[in-house]
Amino acid sequence: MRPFDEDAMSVASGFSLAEREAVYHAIMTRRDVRSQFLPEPLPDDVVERLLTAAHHAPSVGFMQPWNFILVKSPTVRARIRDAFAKANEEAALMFEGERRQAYRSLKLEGITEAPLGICVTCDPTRSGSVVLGRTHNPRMDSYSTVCAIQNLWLAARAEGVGIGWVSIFHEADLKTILGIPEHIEVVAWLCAGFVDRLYDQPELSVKGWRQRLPLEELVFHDGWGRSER
Ligand SMILES: Cc1cc2c(cc1C)N(C[C@H](O)[C@H](O)[C@H](O)COP(=O)(O)O)c1[nH]c(=O)[nH]c(=O)c1N2
Repeated sequence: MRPFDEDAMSVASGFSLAEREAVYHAIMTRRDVRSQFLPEPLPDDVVERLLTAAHHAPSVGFMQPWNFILVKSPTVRARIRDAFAKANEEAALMFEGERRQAYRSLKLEGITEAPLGICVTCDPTRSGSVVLGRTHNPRMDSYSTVCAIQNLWLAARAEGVGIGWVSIFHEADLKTILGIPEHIEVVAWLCAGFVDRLYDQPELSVKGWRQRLPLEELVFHDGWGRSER
């Protein structure tokens, strides 16, 4: 018996410099988009490539727990926008004083402006009750779904498609509007549409809400809190 099935394993051939740069370029310039969406619909082939990128994400036990509900209907998106507005008002009241004012000044969604909404869900029952790799942490299926979202987000960057993740909802409202079964988890509402410009830095950073932390403060060596190498 051969040690590897050579038909099933391709050789790691390496990336050219330009390909390597392209990967980092997508990562560094990806943005969360709220207000720069162009109204034209996304062509089906573009959407299919984004979903294929998502579907090639890693997943615990290869369970692929995700589903993607594509929402073009303006009526449905208006209902989603109403659900956001309700939750966003509750969120504003959780901040005090000037911070509340600042919060209210932020635009935190583009649900009706973006021509496509993608509700990404996670089905914890997708491959039975005992899942390889999820046996001691049930959240691994949600984490896998987030990996799919990040794949989609990076592929979208390369396609000139902006993505905005909106999470200011009561999950129950989204489930009611979209008819999602009780046992399915809603992981994300993504606003998707072409963009012709993007912020250079996170919009929250540009607007003074919060700045990127220095990486060196986040890296420990050989144990929590140890900054010495
Ligand atoms: C899980 C999760 C949930 C949300 C977000 C992101 C993620 C990962 N983000 C986007 C977030 O604000 C943004 O990623 C950061 O501010 C960094 O900016 P860039 O993504 O680098 O542009 C986000 N943005 C927003 O305007 N409304 C929202 O409800 C959310 N929710």
